[in-house]
Amino acid sequence: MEANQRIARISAHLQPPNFQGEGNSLLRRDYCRAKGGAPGFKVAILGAAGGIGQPLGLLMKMNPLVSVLHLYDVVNTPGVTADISHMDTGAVVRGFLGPSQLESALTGIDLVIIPAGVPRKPGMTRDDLFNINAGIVKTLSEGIAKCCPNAIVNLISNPVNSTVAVAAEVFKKAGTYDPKRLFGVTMLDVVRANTFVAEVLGLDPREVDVPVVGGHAGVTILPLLSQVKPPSSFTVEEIEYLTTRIQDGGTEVVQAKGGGGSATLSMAYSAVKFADACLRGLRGDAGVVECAFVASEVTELPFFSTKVRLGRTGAEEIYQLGPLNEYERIGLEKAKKELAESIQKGISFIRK
Ligand SMILES: NC(=O)C1=CN([C@@H]2O[C@H](COP(=O)(O)OP(=O)(O)OC[C@H]3O[C@@H](n4cnc5c(N)ncnc54)[C@H](O)[C@@H]3O)[C@@H](O)[C@H]2O)C=CC1
Ligand SMILES: O=C([O-])CC(=O)C(=O)O
Repeated sequence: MEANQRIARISAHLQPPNFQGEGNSLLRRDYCRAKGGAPGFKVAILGAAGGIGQPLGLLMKMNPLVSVLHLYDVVNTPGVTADISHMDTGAVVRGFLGPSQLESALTGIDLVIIPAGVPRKPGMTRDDLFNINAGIVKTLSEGIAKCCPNAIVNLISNPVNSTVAVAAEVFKKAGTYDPKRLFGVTMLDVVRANTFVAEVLGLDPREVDVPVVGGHAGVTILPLLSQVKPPSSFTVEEIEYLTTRIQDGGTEVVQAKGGGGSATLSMAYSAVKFADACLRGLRGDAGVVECAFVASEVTELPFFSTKVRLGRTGAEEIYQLGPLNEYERIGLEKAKKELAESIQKGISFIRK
């Protein structure tokens, strides 16, 4: 390369990024790099400048399965994008700011991760976020239906028990709904359950697997301690302590942050764990199984979280609950009652 070409290339880096990119030779070149060589998937994060979005962007930029990473938000994406794009990992990063750039952010994307929306403050329930977040999820889902209808969607925005139904109804209206591709992310409940159970058992959390079924709020979060691996038995007190702590894990963080928001770092970790599983499934890896809130016939409810096998087409197999003990059967009935109302609230928001 001639010296003047090299300098032109470097100065292109120093210019403020062009977030639409069409007139920017640097971004065109980046796209060529991504298209021409690096195998991998194109991932968009919607809400990328937020408490979850930023560490999530950081971790997805480190994921070798990602070739292109689109960071969309209604604020602050220029700074976040400039910052993350300096990491010397393979994924090409592009930023998109505001509703006029949503379609560009979504075009050609394989996996959309949505942590957009307001978080809780102490004293609030996740359902208190519904009015604001359902509207945000509706708008973003409309964009997905238009620009990347075949993408896998990982929905983080609360209340997940309702927002998944909102997204499903938007996709149905648009004629693009594929129930195998829409996931409410409940991975943080599993991550917490593994951690808290490992503490009680005196094990490394990486050796522990706790299925957590139901939904993602209070009593709808149902850890199946009778199915913990490695097989373990718990006293009645331990079961009470663990179930309550797992169900209230989100509130524990909200209170500890004292008005500064809810879980962001453990959530970004969990979101990446789940997104990576989706990408491995898309790649065709065998035996990728995680818990997620999906369209399901495991109960009479239209959506329910259980273990799901992830594959090239999304949720390829939804596992049954397995044998439950009496404590879990009672918990399941409580979970289903609250879940039914939350799901209906999401459906009604679009059908009204
Ligand atoms: N599923 C789960 O396990 C968890 C879910 N959450 C939920 O994730 C959501 C985000 O939490 P945080 O990142 O802490 O909040 P945050 O307020 O720090 O970030 C949210 C981001 O969303 C952006 N945003 C707002 N409207 C948008 C729109 N229309 N399009 C794109 N971006 C938009 C904001 O500008 C902000 O940057 C909350 O609803 C929270 O309750 C949080 C933790 C765990
Ligand atoms: O509790 C909240 O509001 C955020 C959340 O969903 C969690 O941390 O599990």
